[in-house]
Amino acid sequence: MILRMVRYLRVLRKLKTLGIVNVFSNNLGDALGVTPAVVRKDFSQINITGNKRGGYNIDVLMQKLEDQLGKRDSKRVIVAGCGRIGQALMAYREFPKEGINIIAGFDNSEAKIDREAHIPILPMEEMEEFVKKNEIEVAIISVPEPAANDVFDQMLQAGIRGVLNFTPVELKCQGKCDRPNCPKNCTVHTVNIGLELENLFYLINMNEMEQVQDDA
Ligand SMILES: NC(=O)c1ccc[n+]([C@@H]2O[C@H](COP(=O)([O-])OP(=O)(O)OC[C@H]3O[C@@H](n4cnc5c(N)ncnc54)[C@H](O)[C@@H]3O)[C@@H](O)[C@H]2O)c1
Repeated sequence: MILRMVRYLRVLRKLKTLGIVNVFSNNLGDALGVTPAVVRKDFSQINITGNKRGGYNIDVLMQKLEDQLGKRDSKRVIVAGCGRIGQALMAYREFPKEGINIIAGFDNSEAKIDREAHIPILPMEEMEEFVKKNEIEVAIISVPEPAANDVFDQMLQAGIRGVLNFTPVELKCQGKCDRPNCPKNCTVHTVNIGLELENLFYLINMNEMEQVQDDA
């Protein structure tokens, strides 16, 4: 449901830029691939009610969803490891439109440091102070595999509470790890495109096998 709320918000932002004022549950359901009943149930769970004729007012809906998701005006994020993946993320222009702002990158290679860049790339030694000073809660890790744990430790030390991990390393936390500095409140989400692709191939194979069985 939380993921759906994030997706509702994205759709609403787009509709708002098109000048649309009200939206109906079937519009949102179509956009998300769920039934209008699911949309209404999601909204009723967070005390949002529409009316049959006018639907939901987009501004009110966005405000309530943002309140519910605990969103600040902008969600500020840092990146550790400004190589191919890190810089691709930093260059992605759609994030600010979604309220996500990567405000700095950090790297341990002198060659990558660029304080004057639109999104500055700073030395790793400055990460902790930067995080504390700017009250950053979420960080992306896109360093090489061997550096992942060390960078994660530095993030925990700095007070980061949510990590999007691009490395293949399993970064344990949420109170389940044995790190001496574990704040027990850092959530890690790992992105593994290889696994996603393998899963797709598996599903295609399954579909083909089912097709062969149906044809037999
Ligand atoms: N999640 C996925 O599906 C997926 C796909 C491809 C790659 N990856 C992983 O993403 C990570 C980054 O890949 P890439 O191709 O961008 O690598 P890259 O080599 O292009 O970039 C890594 C960057 O990290 C910096 N770095 C190295 N050690 C560091 C440290 N201790 N602290 C801070 N910065 C450090 C390097 O200077 C470099 O700028 C790798 O772990 C890779 O395995 C994940």
